Amino acid sequence: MTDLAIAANGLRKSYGDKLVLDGIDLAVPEGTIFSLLGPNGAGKTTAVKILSTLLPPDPAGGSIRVGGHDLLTDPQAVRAAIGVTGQFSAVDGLITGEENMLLMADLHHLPKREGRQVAADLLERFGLTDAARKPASTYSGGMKRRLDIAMTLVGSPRIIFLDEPTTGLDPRSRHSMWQIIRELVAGGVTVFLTTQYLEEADELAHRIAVLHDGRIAAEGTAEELKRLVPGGHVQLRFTDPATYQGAVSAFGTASRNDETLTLQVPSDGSQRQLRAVLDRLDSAGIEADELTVHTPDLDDVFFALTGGAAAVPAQNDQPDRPDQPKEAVR
Ligand SMILES: Nc1ncnc2c1ncn2[C@@H]1O[C@H](COP(=O)(O)OP(=O)(O)OP(=O)(O)O)[C@@H](O)[C@H]1O
Repeated sequence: MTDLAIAANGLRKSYGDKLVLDGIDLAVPEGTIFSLLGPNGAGKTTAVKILSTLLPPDPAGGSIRVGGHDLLTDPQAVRAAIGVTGQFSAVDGLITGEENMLLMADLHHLPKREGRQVAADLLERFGLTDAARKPASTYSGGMKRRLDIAMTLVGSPRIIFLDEPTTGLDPRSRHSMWQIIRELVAGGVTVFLTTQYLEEADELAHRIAVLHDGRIAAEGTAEELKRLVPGGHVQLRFTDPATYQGAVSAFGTASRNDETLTLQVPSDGSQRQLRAVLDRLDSAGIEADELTVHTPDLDDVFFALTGGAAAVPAQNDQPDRPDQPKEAVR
């Protein structure tokens, strides 16, 4: 079995009589990106705070291991293995980027010379060398986030918690953050990512868990999650009306558009179902002019799982999303 960077069983947390996490299980293999998705207030930040030792779980909860260490009996060892960048940045705007880095080096008790070297290397890696001597308050949002992550890396953490790292960033800065996250993982770091952007989880995460009503409503790869909701289909387009009519006869149950000469055959996007469509075309001696596979996107999954909660904006906000009746999965 792959070693787990994070293993939680029955993680519970209440604030007073408000139950936020109702015994969730998490298993994050080393060197992977795990994304926790959920609407506002679902408990994502609470989970990050608990896993990073900033908040105690409820005593009745199960075992939690982070970086191979027991969170309750060995929180110091957990802290030594992790880095956290939250929604509220650790960057001090009154001092320069370089001074922020050197402060972190001091906190990690690095010898002066090594601290300066590590700071310079990380500032370089995150494209902040030119701005290093300027007060961090003059940095753009993207530069501050990069500095924040660079500061987290001073301690060489093996596991990094990124709580909504791209919220409020413009598309270019968001893409540059994605690149940074990919490079971290390529270097063996494990990333626990919370995000409001479904596209972000889709882009980055090896596995995604959707948090809803205190529980994990579904977990899997982006592709596995997309297969949980209806809406996938293979679209066949024709230019010749006679061929189109032949296809209509061959695919009795497909929905049809006689004007555009297209057929939509329900499909989960799997290889097996795609082959069945191709086999049926072949045996009817029909060749489509265009064949495209449409799988539901993570938005569909999210809305299905969280009962249509409109709290999570997609990357390109979709305020006019039509109400689509969707089945809850679990
Ligand atoms: N210290 C606290 N005391 C009482 N309730 C709290 C506290 N912190 C969080 N909560 C509540 O717990 C729930 C989960 O909050 P949390 O911040 O973990 O959600 P989230 O999924 O991170 O939300 P967001 O996407 O808005 O950041 C919310 O209803 C919140 O109001």
